[in-house]
Parts: sequence; structure tokens; C-alpha cells
Amino acid sequence: MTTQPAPAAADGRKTPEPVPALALRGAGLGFGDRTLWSGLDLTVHPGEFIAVLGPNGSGKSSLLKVLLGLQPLSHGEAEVTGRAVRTGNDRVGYIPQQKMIDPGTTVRGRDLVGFGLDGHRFGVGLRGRRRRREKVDAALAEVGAGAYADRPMGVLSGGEQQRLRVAQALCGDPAVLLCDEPLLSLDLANQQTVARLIDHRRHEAGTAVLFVTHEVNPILPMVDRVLYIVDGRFAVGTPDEVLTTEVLTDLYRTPVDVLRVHGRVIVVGATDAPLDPHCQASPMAPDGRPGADADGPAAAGRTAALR
Ligand SMILES: Nc1ncnc2c1ncn2[C@@H]1O[C@H](COP(=O)(O)OP(=O)(O)OP(=O)(O)O)[C@@H](O)[C@H]1O
Repeated sequence: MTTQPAPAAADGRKTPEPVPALALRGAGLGFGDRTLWSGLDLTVHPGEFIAVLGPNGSGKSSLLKVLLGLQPLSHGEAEVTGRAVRTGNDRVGYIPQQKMIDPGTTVRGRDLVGFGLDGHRFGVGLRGRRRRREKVDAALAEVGAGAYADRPMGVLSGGEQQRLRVAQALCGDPAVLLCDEPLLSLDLANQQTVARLIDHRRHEAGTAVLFVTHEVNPILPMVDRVLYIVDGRFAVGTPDEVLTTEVLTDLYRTPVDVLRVHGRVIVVGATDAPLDPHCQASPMAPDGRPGADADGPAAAGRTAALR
């Protein structure tokens, strides 16, 4: 949670700070008289992997909408690669939840991936078309979807469809990848595949990742920092800093225990004060839902930045 001063060059001049992939400054969002979150300052560097956690309705997806330029902030500023957010920004990739596509859908996987290049300018004519095709082929190869790329989307399995959505999001070489529960409805093997693809891309290409999830287990080893939002309050820090009894008790304003069992994080809520309408008793996931747990490193016990 500390920032390094910019290193000095040999001639004594300071090297300019790298442009963050993503920056929120004093950001706030509310609807009517309800504030989802406010005073949010978050700078995400190229290649960083941020998990966005919190109970239902805490404003996680709304944060992604803000960064996609689909939802204006109530306060503050949001920037992607140093520029104010806007719709249709080809520096931003988006992976939605897995939802089965209608079996009658004839759009091919290859076509879906190509939609990820809409807005990119390859020029007209043969050369432009060839460059576009090369990009699509490279994205299909990256996710291992070449074998079924020419089949209609409607006949593919959920895992195959989701790999193609990942390819679509990566196709345009985004600086920032916004993921809205992309592992939901996938079996464990496909969860791991999709998570690894995203992790690989951020290591290889320096793509920053904002990953909204209710289940931090499959991605915890990849997570650099957590943004945990509860009822207008939030904490930002490493998983060891945020996923602690102390921080979650502060956030939820009710006693919460964070346990580490066989390398997994289990969050246990107070039985007399359910943390959300679905959570009558422990255990619960770090997002407040009952009955789930999380892979995780041993607790370091440091306190996160808590708002
Ligand atoms: N355009 C809108 N107008 C009014 N209220 C809205 C609007 N968009 C979202 N909300 C409300 O804001 C709250 C946060 O919604 P959001 O989808 O961001 O939550 P979330 O944390 O992603 O929840 P979940 O985990 O259930 O997906 C919800 O109560 C939702 O109804």
C-alpha cells in the first residue's frame, strides 16, 4: 500500500511516472438518495489483478459500468490509460457472466471474437481484412478455441462459449480487462482454464484486471489487491490485509471471523446478525453469502485501508 518514488535517471532527471491503467479519484456513485460508494481512490497499474468483492447490491457491477462509460459517476473522476472513461473505448475489454446462448444462434465463434475488434481501424481492402483475421486467429489460439471456432455459438458448451467471450475481450489488446463474474456457472476445470487465461494475459501483456466475483477461491493466488465494498464502505489492500477478521468486522459492522483452513479462507458471520438477507448463519463466503470458502495464503494480519 505504499508508492515508490519515481527513480532518478543518470542525469538526475526524474523518470516520468508510468500512466496507470486505471484511476479513480474521489469517485462516488449513488442512485436517488442511496450512495453505493463514495470517496473511492484507486490507481491500478498495468498487469495488476484486482478482485472486487462485496455482497449483493454493493455496487460492484456498477463500478464496471462506470469504467465502461455506461454509467456516469455522481462525483469524482475515472480514467483509463490517462483519459476520461468513454463508451466504446477499445483499450477496455469486458468479459460478462457465462450465460447459455440460444441453441438456435448461428453466429460462429469466430464472428463473436471478431466483434471484439469493432472500433479498431485496420483499414479497408485485403490488407486490413488479413490483419483482422490474423488478430482473430491469434485470440482463438490463445484460448484454445480454434477447433470449434467455425461452429455456430448455439451448439457449443457453456465452457466453450465462455472461452470465446474471453477471446473476444482479449482480441483488441485491451489495457484494462473488466470481468463481471466470468466464472459463474462454469465447472471447476473451466473455471481454472478461464482464470488462467486471464492471468496469463496480464503477465504477458501487462493488461490490468478488475475481477468482480462472489467466489474469490479460484482466483485468490492471482489477486494482487482486493477492493471489498459493503454498504457504502470499502477496503483496499492485499488479500492478507483485507480478508481479516478485523477488517471485515469493521466493514460489515458486525462480528465476522476469518479462518484459514488448509490454505483456504473461510469467513464466518455472526449468527445473531445476518450480514445480508441470504445469510442467517455461518459459514459465509467473503462476499457475505453463506456456505462458501476461499483458497488463501496465511493471514498476515495487517490492516487494510478502510473507508
Ligand atoms: N440505473 C440504476 N438506477 C437505480 N438503481 C440502480 C441502477 N443501477 C444499479 N442500481 C442499484 O444499485 C445497486 C448496486 O447494483 P450492482 O449491480 O452494482 O450491485 P452488485 O454489487 O454488482 O450486486 P450483485 O452481486 O448482486 O451482482 C443495486 O441495488 C441496484 O438495484
